[in-house]
This record gives sequence, structure tokens and C-alpha cells, in this order.
Amino acid sequence: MDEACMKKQNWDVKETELFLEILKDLDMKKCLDGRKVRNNTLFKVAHRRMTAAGYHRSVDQLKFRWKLLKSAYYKCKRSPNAPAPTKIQGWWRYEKTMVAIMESRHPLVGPEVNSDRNDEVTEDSDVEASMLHWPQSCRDNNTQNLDLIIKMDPEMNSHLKIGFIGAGNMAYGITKGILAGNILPENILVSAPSVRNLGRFQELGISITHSNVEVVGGSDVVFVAVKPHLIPLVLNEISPHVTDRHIVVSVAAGVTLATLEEILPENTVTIRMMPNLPCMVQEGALLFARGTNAKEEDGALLRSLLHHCGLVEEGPETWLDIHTGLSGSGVAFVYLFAEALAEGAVKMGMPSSLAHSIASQTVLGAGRLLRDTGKHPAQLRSEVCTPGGTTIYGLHALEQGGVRASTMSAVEAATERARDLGRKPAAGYRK
Ligand SMILES: NC(=O)C1=CN([C@@H]2O[C@H](COP(=O)(O)OP(=O)(O)OC[C@H]3O[C@@H](n4cnc5c(N)ncnc54)[C@H](O)[C@@H]3O)[C@@H](O)[C@H]2O)C=CC1
Ligand SMILES: O=C(O)[C@@H]1CCC=N1
Repeated sequence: MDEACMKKQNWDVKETELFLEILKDLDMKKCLDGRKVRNNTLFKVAHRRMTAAGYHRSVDQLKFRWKLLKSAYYKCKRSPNAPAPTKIQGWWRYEKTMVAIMESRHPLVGPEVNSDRNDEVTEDSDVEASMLHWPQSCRDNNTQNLDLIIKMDPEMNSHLKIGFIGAGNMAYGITKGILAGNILPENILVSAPSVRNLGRFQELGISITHSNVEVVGGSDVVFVAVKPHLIPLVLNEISPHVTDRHIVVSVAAGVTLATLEEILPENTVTIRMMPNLPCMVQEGALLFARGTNAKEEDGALLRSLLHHCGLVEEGPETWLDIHTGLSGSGVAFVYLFAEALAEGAVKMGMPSSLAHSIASQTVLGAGRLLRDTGKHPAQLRSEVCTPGGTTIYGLHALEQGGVRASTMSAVEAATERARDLGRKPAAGYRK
């Protein structure tokens, strides 16, 4: 719906009631102490929920409506016997919910907040002035912010429509992680040119299509999960259909935000992300960087959507290629090591299947201990090494084989390759 059309439409009772229920449900009282950007997050969540329910209002329109409602509330509070406020038709229908929202304010709210008592507004009032505020306590800690957002709205993403362009291993891994959260399969749509990879998505109850454009038309968050050399082709195809409703997330190795932004319409919210395959079992390691138009709340939304995939971190774009070497590809380096461990045991006489299952459990156990204790790997290594014992003999052999240097070189080579793909996306990339 275009903006001019939206502006002309008056709010009806059902729409206003839904809006207030959403604000009440989002526990607005927690957001009332002084931060514009947090406030935007709340209205953005409300916007997405309203859209999912079929009401197409912009974030600014929601803020303005809230401001009028708040103004009416204060008028009534000051003069209970005065005639009903005229700015909100049928005010009496909303009064109870407004009281419930306004009078359950969070104890953190300071005097600054009460300045909104002066909100005597007209239709021409400055929308920005109606900003709500977030608690000071969640200002500088991303994880805490995320937790708060999710806590505020455990259903935050449940109405979001998620699309995948490309139905390969990575799309499948991320999908499995997302489904472990509160997204239902019917809210996901996946496209690929052939049916070859789509069957396993169907088995999860996910809708499939051969049309990338259909995916964009039916999604709020669009993951582009095709091989890097196909990114320009796919983005050029979907570009005319991308709007400000969308967050476009590319997971393609090497492909830069600049490339995404160059092809997609101006102002598109883009995010570049590097996941890894263990998303499939909710043990992924994901790093993302936001594009020029992606706001902090877009990052928060992505984190909350993906937090069942595993560790989700945000960083500068320059780290994305490094993360590709460390973790995107690093998973394969660990598999190679696991395979070699098992082969060593086979060489010494153990049956292959037992050797492989013990190798995988060894990698899993070592990884969990490393992550859960937070200890440096060298510390844990020393805890395994008895002086003159077996481990130090084995470690010596590994060092003689240059395992440390070759592992570092592997991360370096994969990082450089990702950088190279970013410089010339089609260079030597094979399907
Ligand atoms: N496999 C991995 O472990 C990781 C992969 N990535 C990235 O994820 C992306 C996808 O990689 P994989 O899933 O491994 O590849 P894949 O080859 O398993 O999947 C690619 C998918 O794209 C589909 N496709 C091809 N042309 C298309 C088009 N024009 N429109 C829509 N779909 C099309 C294919 O049919 C296939 O389903 C790559 O860019 C890669 O760099 C990132 C991190 C880890
Ligand atoms: O090998 C690749 O290019 C992709 C990116 C990271 C893992 N797999």
C-alpha cells in the first residue's frame, strides 16, 4: 500500500484496539525512560505485528497514533468530568486499555518521562516528540538488550514471514535453527530452480516455490543463500520487488555489503552474515554486519530470529571474511581432524565405525568443555598432559607435522579466498 493511501485512511476501532493490545502485550512500561532507538524497536515490532494482522501502518504512523492516545489519556486524567477528547473518536472504548498501559509504568521511569504529560497534540504535531524511552540499564550491552527484547515479546517473531532463496545446505541449516524458535513452518517459503533440494524443506512443512520473486513478495526477512557467483543474478531478479518492508540477508561467502547495496534499491535494509553448518543442530557460530540502512533494531531482530541457531554475534564487515575462514570453513577443518583421529585409531586396530563414533564424541566433548568453561585451549591442553604421559608424546608428533602452522594457514587461505570472492565474485567459483 502506498504512503499517500495509508495517510488518508482513518483508524477504525478494531485497528486501534489491536494496536493498544500489542503495546500492552509488549509491556510498554519497560520502555519509558529516554532512548529513541529502543523506542523505535518497540514500534517496529508493533508495526510488524500489525502488518501480519493485515493493518498497514508505517512506524511513524503508529508513533503518532500513540501520541494522540496518550494525549487523550492525560486530558481525561486531569479533568475526569470534561467532555471526551475529540482527537480520538470513541475514546471511551480505549480508555481502559490506556489506563492499563499507562498506570503500570516501570519503576525505573524517572521524572524525564513524566514530561510527556504536556503532550497536548494536534494532527500536525511533531511525531518524533512522542518517542518513548528505554531503561538506562539496557543501554550498552547487546546481549542484555536482546534478552530484554525477547523477554518483552516472546512472540516477537512469530508472525514474521521468512523467505529463503536457494535451498541448499546452508538454507536448510538456518531453517532448522529458526524452526527451533517460535517460527512456524507455514511462515517460511523457500525457492530453488529445481525440486532436487526442496523435498527436505517440504518434509519440515515448509512451502516451496521455483519463483524467487514469490519468496520476496511473501517475506519480511529474505535470506539469499545461493552460491556467491549467483548473487548478482538473483539480486537483479528480485530487486524490483524489494521494498522497505524487507530485510535482505546474504549468507554468500565473500560477497560484500557494497555489492548488495549496489544492486538492491536505495535504502534497502541489507545484512551480510556468515553462518556455519552446525546451525542444523543449534550449535552454529554466526557473525553478521549491518549495511548502511540496517538499524540496530534490525540486527536485534535478526539475532532474535537466529538465536536458536547457536552463537550469533555482530561485528564490522572486515571480520566477516575472517569468520569465514575460522568458522564457516573451520567446521570442515575440524571434520578433517576428526577423520584423521579416527583413521589413526583404525591404523592401530580399532574397528572403523567405533573409531568414528569415538572421534565425533571426542570433538564434541572437547568443544563443549572449551566453550562451557571459558578456559583458554592451552590451559585445557595442559590439564590433559601428564608429564611423561601419552598426550605429550602425541602432541609432539602433531607439532612435528606442523599442525599449528598448517591450521593457521588454512584459516588464512580461506579468509583470503573469501576476500578474493568479494573482489571478483565470479572468479573461478565452481558450482
Ligand atoms: N555450506 C556451508 O557450510 C556454508 C555456506 N555458506 C554460503 O551459503 C551459500 C549457499 O551455500 P550452500 O548452501 O552450501 O550451497 P548449495 O549448493 O548447497 O545450495 C545452493 C542452492 O541455491 C539454489 N540455486 C541455484 N541457482 C539459483 C537461483 N537462480 N535462484 C534460487 N536458487 C538457486 C540451488 O538449487 C541450491 O538449492 C553460499 O553462498 C555459501 O558461500 C556460508 C556459510 C557456510
Ligand atoms: O566453502 C565455502 O565457500 C562456503 C563458505 C563457508 C563454508 N562454505
